[in-house]
Amino acid sequence: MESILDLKNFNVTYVNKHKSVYAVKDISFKIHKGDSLGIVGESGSGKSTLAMALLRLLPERSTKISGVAEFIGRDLTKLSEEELKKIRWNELSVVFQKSMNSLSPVHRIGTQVEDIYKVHHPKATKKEIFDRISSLLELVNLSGRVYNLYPHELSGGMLQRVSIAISLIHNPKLLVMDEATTALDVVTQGQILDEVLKMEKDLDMTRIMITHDMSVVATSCNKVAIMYAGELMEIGYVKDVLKEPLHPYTKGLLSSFPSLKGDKLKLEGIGGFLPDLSKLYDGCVFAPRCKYATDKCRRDKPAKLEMKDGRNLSCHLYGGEE
Ligand SMILES: Nc1ncnc2c1ncn2[C@@H]1O[C@H](COP(=O)(O)OP(=O)(O)OP(=O)(O)O)[C@@H](O)[C@H]1O
Repeated sequence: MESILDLKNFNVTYVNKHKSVYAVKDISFKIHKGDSLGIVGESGSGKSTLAMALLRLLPERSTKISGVAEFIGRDLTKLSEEELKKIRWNELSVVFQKSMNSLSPVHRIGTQVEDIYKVHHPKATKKEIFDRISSLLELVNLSGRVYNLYPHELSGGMLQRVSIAISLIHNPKLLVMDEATTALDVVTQGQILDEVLKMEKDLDMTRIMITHDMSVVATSCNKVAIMYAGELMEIGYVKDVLKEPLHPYTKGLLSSFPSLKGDKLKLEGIGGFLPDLSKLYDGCVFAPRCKYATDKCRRDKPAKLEMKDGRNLSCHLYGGEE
């Protein structure tokens, strides 16, 4: 299977005058063509930092990135700004929660989308551009009427659909959605997710979905990565991880979400707080909040374990020595 993104020992540190914040630490995983990877973890666990660093959208002066991020054979961390410009939108695209706010209020939707299309297709004819944009609007279930409207004439859900349409304008190989549907009501969110799933099949696309919402992962992803304090706790197929979580943090996270089906269970949550990310810790970063933690967990970093179902895990409870 073709590898789309291969992260090896990827680190992101915010550096300012007074301190360093170790926001992403030693993350390694691989995703293949057609995968849809949900990245979950509580607020501040480094999900957005990871996505922004992959897209090289963080200011170089105040961030330090190390490790390898191989995107279809090219290391994103090593590309020049010129090379990145060619890849962004074209092959690697992103939709943020607030993407819709970047639309200009004084230009019609169609004109704005046309301008973006022309950046990579300067020689396209009027008809080509119109056809491409009309088909994109259709893909995200917006009527052709939207072409001539201004942003203030659309609802939040419609605007976010426009942002998704723009992100798909050049058929990217990898689409990163960072809380892209979080601000929308559940019905609109559900509709957009259904459309994204359909599009993915049509366009042969791979997706990374950053979210707080486990139900979004359950319904729209085949793989899930659980992050905590900048580190990867567990990654595997959704069908395995959600059914039988192994890492105590994953277990805690799952028991913090209510289930719509099945018996009413008491939501447990996880006691304590995220650690201070400006410090580096010995041992497992989750140990202070883990009810199973032993002296070994507090002392030694857990090894990265590969389980039988293709799952990767960082936890002393399942063995392994560094
Ligand atoms: N520019 C910055 N300078 C210093 N630290 C930062 C900066 N941006 C983010 N951080 C810190 O990096 C850590 C990770 O933040 P990040 O936004 O990536 O987490 P997240 O998991 O995406 O959170 P959320 O779900 O709330 O968006 C946090 O501790 C945050 O305070």
